[in-house]
Amino acid sequence: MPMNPDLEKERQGGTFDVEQLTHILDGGRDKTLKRHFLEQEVLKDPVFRGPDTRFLSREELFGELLRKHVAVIKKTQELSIDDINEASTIYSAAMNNNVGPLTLHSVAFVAPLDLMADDEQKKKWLIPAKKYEIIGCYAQTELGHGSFIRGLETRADYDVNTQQFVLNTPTETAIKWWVGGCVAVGDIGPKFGFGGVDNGYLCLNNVRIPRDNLLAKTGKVLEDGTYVKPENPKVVYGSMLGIRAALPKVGAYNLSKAVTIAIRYSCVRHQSEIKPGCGEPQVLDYQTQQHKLFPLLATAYAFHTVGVWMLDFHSTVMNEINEGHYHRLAEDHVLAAGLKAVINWKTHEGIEICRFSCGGHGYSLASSLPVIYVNHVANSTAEGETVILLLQTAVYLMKCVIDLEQGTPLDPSVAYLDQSFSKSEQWCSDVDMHSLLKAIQFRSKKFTEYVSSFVKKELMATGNQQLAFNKHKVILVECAKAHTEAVIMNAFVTKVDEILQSNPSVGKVLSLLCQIYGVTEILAHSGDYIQYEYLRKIDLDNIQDQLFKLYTYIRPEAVLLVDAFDFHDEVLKSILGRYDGQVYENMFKWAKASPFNKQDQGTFRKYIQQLKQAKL
Ligand SMILES: CCCCC/C=C/C(=O)SCCNC(=O)CCNC(=O)[C@H](O)C(C)(C)COP(=O)(O)OP(=O)(O)OC[C@H]1O[C@@H](n2cnc3c(N)ncnc32)[C@H](O)[C@@H]1OP(=O)(O)O
Ligand SMILES: Cc1cc2nc3c(=O)[nH]c(=O)nc-3n(C[C@H](O)[C@H](O)[C@H](O)COP(=O)(O)OP(=O)(O)OC[C@H]3O[C@@H](n4cnc5c(N)ncnc54)[C@H](O)[C@@H]3O)c2cc1C
Repeated sequence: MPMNPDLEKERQGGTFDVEQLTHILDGGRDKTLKRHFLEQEVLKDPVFRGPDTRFLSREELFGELLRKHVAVIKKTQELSIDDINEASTIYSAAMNNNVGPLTLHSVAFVAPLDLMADDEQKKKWLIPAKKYEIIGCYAQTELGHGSFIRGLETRADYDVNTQQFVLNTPTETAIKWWVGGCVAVGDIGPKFGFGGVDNGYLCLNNVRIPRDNLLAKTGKVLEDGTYVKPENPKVVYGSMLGIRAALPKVGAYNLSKAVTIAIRYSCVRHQSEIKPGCGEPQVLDYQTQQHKLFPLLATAYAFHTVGVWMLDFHSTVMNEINEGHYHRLAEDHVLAAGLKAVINWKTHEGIEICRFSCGGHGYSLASSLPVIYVNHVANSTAEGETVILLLQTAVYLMKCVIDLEQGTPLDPSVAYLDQSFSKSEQWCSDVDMHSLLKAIQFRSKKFTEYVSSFVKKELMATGNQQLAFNKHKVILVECAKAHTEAVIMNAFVTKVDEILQSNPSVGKVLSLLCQIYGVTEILAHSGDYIQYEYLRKIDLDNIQDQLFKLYTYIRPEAVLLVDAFDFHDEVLKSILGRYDGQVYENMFKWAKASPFNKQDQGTFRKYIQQLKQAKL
């Protein structure tokens, strides 16, 4: 199909090599080539062809996705793929923006086995689980409790005579609920999204399991029932850490898809007039459309950068723990908690903004933006609700203040809290990304000190830490967000600095995005900078002007920057986001193919007939 002339023109501009940026995003040219190979392995294989999942009922969707997910597993085994990113490539190429029914098995059943099973148990369960010879799920949440793990009611009573645990969900609120991939007792019913996952309920009534089913690499129960605590009790929470550490990159992936769709469509869509008689401009030429999308484009790159960094950091810490060193578990936990919470929340807001930016067609499943949204938004609740996780990060920051007072060294990701920040010199109109980073770190430091002063005062008054925290939860959450933004901006600036050395033209365009991210973040909290006397009104006015100027620099690069995400049309599955920009013709073709247009109109006639008989 010929290229839409608008997109063709957009691709003649630009100041950097798109392919080189794709290689950087993939982690190198070889990884891009391998990703292309794996995508083609899926896209050319007829087993992965099937009905357009956007037209399917819940039951049909589950069946089709289970069929495809099994085919994904077979393809992954056939190609002997064990790299998580390569396995994800095969999965994403097949799933058309859906979540597969067996996702929980790999992310929430295999991972804890890997982390907490001893060698014997690994042989017995981990090896067959990795081969899908046994299928598992993660049944922690109950009808009455999800966030508050210590409030869970399920019982596991040890029967010393039979060396068994007797499992019971003694109350209705103890019924296991939301259990993904729980094909046993029952499905919890239709949901907002996640149609491909059978989140189930599980009632336990004197279910007996052998003593050695308790994963025993960390804690264990001896024959006489004595519980031997793990060296570090917090490692028991480790099974939730793996998914949380991976979710920032998942957020980046989903936001990159949404931004690709919205920016390509905004170049194809002409609407209204700027100068009468001069034709309708591309909607991306409106400053308001740029103000919606360019900060999100910058955010997608920022989230990708910090998502890759978080996964590397987490795998380093897990290797240290496997060797018995727990000293970085706390930092890993709070980084994963803060980044998972902030990134997934801002991502679902961003996907919605992308949908709105596409007008009516964004509301059609033809855009796939609704599908990407309803499946992504679960990530702000699942695997740790946003506020719950931010409070974890906030409590850690309060401890950092005490550590600072006591002269205890801080973890590297919070070292800036010990830095002194001079007030900004007059910020002229092109503030660089390093100055923006300093400002964001300054705000986080001041906010942490401010919140800590309130908590300390409360603690003095009540002597109860939980009460003190509970009285200031709103500002504790804001404090955790401010710190997480400092972590994100630091990762983005560090990566862009590195790329400026290796590939100046790519680095330059990314530094513009980094400035857009930093300026947007500062303007979103401008009151704090005035209150802390770090910036003046003139500085904020200057960076507001800078932001609009940055949009003019990014405008000619925008399509190339989303092309660099390199989503194959079949992976993006969006008519608005097609690489060739041939939207209207394919929208009409897609609509005509809808089964709704095929069903006979007997229903319509049957009821409308009644109206006619009613002699209106
Ligand atoms: C692709 C998407 C798939 C989606 C599939 C979804 C699956 C699920 O949703 S599975 C269920 C997920 N559920 C949760 O995430 C529950 C969230 N709640 C909790 O994690 C806990 O209730 C809590 C952490 C919020 C509270 O724990 P609690 O023991 O009641 O009290 P503390 O806050 O004092 O924590 C004790 C201690 O442990 C440290 N810690 C907490 N979590 C972790 C962790 N994951 N890793 C390491 N360390 C952890 C915490 O920092 C405290 O340390 P100290 O302050 O040093 O005592
Ligand atoms: C798509 C999806 C898939 C899931 N898959 C699984 C799975 O496979 N296995 C599994 O075990 N679970 C699963 N879950 C459950 C999920 O882990 C829980 O829903 C999540 O942990 C939130 O807990 P909750 O539902 O009890 O929310 P609640 O904690 O009841 O949250 C309700 C409100 O209370 C607030 N709140 C609660 N406690 C506090 C506090 N201490 N301070 C301040 N505010 C508070 C929250 O911020 C929130 O606004 C899934 C959930 C979803 C949506």
